Amino acid sequence: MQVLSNSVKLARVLGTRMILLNSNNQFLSSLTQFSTSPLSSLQFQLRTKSSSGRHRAAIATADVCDSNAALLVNGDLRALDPIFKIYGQGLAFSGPIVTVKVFEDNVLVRQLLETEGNGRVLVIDGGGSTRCALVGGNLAQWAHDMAWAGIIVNGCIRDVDEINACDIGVRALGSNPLKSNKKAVGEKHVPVQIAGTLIHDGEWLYADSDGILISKTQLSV
Ligand SMILES: O=C([O-])CC(=O)C(=O)O
Ligand SMILES: [Mg+2]
Repeated sequence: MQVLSNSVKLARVLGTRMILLNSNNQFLSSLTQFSTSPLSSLQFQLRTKSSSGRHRAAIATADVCDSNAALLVNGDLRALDPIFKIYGQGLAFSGPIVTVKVFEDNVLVRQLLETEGNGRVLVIDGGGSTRCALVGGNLAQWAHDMAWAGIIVNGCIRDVDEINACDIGVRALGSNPLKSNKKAVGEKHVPVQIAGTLIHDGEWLYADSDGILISKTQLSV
């Protein structure tokens, strides 16, 4: 970790990105390098600003795995199968999980994203259906504005360009321009089985460019 000033530290370089932390190791912003010359705070362009309450992963999933081998063995820490594509500006995020189980219907998803996120991550089990989109640009913007840390979709999204411009972390199986049903069928806060892993409401999720981890408890490295 590199100290840039009394109050700002450079926490981690993710390809051409880095994360700035304050003196309490809390997320300040992520920055994108616009020069190929060696690292300098002046060579990074301010890219995003966090909303209060949103957690961003300042710890890498690989480091979490290396530091918590026993939890991997006993199943309290699990890695999702690598079936998700990365969308949105939030390349790394973490937070307590809220689950919702739906099938080709996104009314419950909208209901949840219109409530305060407080840095939580919405895990949507769409049954793996790729026949329509459960999240689009409007819902992603709601999620951002309501301070959700990220959205995992076991299903599809749409409005990909809008979502990629939004400061929110989104993972999904792919995209489909078709909208979903609006019948409000589904269940909130139930256990869901996604990407080979059983996930419970209230567990913790850590996502970055390497993958997605589910943990029974909040972790550090
Ligand atoms: O309306 C929907 O079903 C999803 C959508 O396009 C959006 O959130 O913008
Ligand atoms: Mg839309």
